[in-house]
Amino acid sequence: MNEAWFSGWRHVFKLDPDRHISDEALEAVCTSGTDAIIIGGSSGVTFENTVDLMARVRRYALDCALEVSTAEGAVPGFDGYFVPLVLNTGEAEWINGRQTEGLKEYGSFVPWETTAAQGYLILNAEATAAKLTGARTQLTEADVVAHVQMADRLMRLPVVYLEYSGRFGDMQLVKRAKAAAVQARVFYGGGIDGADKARQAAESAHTVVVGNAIYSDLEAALSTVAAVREAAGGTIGSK
Ligand SMILES: CC(C)=CCC/C(C)=C/CC/C(C)=C/CC/C(C)=C/CC/C(C)=C/CC/C(C)=C/CC/C(C)=C/COP(=O)(O)OP(=O)(O)O
Ligand SMILES: O=P(O)(O)OC[C@@H](O)CO
Ligand SMILES: [Mg+2]
Repeated sequence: MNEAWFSGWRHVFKLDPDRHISDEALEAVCTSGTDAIIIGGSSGVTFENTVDLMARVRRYALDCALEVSTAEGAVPGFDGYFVPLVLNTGEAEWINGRQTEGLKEYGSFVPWETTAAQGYLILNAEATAAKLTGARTQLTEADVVAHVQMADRLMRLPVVYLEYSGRFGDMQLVKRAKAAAVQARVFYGGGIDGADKARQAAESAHTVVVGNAIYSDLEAALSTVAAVREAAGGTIGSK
């Protein structure tokens, strides 16, 4: 299989178009040594706030991808696009409903070579995304492994995303998910508020995503870049 455009990413910062970030903080984030910026959020995402944030990140020389969470926020000009599908919901709207509606509108414009589906497993019941999508967050290890097999082996999704947004997750479960994935890259995000949790996450997943800490404690957020690098032994993109 060809290497995906995001296969070298070990550390990523996720910026929310619906939240304010100063120019100074944005510069620190974009020059931190992180592999990429993902722009995305589960609420309040519009065309205007997405374009605005993209233009500001574009001043810096690093990959910037959009995680498309609303059709309205589908903005051209990103280096790559992720389209989330929520695997652990019973509501088809979040598995393939909104996505196919979006494709009816924008399908002819999608840059397919740099667009990837993400199989989300949302595991924090308190996360906005869990409430929005009716995610079934109480999953056993067997449930998680079966969802990963479904996404990775049957659906051949290139990304499985273990999402604990707002809370640090169960790293044993994340390790099990990574062990079960054969071709998909396992992203982990949630509650990383400094170097120690970043290192644990880097030892458990392929790609570590840091979001809220950017807004609550920038210095701590920046410290996660080196922690992930060190845990990865300085390597980039190893499966
Ligand atoms: C014009 C052009 C070039 C288009 C290309 C873009 C493209 C590839 C379009 C595809 C077609 C399209 C428009 C599809 C629509 C996609 C869509 C609406 C999908 C639904 C996605 C989805 C399941 C959303 C639910 C929420 C979710 C899982 C969001 C993912 C991101 C996330 C969890 C962020 C964390 O949110 P946050 O707000 O930080 O949460 P906390 O409060 O917990 O911190
Ligand atoms: O905001 P946090 O909790 O760091 O989570 C990161 C990311 O997984 C959110 O989609
Ligand atoms: Mg958030």
